[in-house]
Amino acid sequence: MQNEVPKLYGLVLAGGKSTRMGTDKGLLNYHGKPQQEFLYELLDKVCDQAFLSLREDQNQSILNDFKVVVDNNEYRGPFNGILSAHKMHPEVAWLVLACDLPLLDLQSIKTLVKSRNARQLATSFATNQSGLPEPLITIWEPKGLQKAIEHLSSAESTCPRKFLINSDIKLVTPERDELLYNANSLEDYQFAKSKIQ
Ligand SMILES: Nc1nc2c(ncn2[C@@H]2O[C@H](COP(=O)(O)OP(=O)(O)OP(=O)(O)O)[C@@H](O)[C@H]2O)c(=O)[nH]1
Repeated sequence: MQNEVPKLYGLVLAGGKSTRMGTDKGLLNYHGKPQQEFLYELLDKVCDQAFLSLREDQNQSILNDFKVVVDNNEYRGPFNGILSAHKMHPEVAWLVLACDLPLLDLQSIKTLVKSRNARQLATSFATNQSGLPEPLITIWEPKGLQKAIEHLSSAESTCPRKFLINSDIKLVTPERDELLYNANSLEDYQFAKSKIQ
């Protein structure tokens, strides 16, 4: 049906290189388990289905425990994972999370889902401080991903934030900016650990 709101699937992006961290960011333990697993379980609670997004050469031993989307390498960086998922299920919206968000909690994810506006291209968290969309804490509607594909065919930049900044999206601010904290380095990891009881 034309006006039906697309189903919502969850995607934890864990196929990056973690160069700055020096060790696989998705496997870091903040809450008693690998962070990619922790976030997958949160998404599984609020989405119709959840998936882990991985490179072909990665973590094959966990494939039995999780639904996985393997990168098809048509694109680079985060869009590689996001658009591989879109290709598998082009009819659904994807709630995309990076695996390096140690302070994100279930309540924040529920807030994003409640705020969703499926008539726009995406619903994205943005910190109070920057006001800029966080593309890897975003619900991407199917038409938003289709537009991203069109954009990538001609754009020089493959940066998802640049695409969202120029698009019709809904921005949602978190209760506290810290909830969206992104841990890329060992120093960031230690800071995040110090915030978690
Ligand atoms: N599936 C998939 N995920 C990716 C890819 N590139 C980055 N990501 C994920 O996107 C999120 C943000 O990645 P970045 O921190 O920008 O890049 P990174 O490669 O993980 O880390 P650096 O090497 O330190 O830049 C992380 O959750 C990554 O795992 C990719 O090619 N495929």
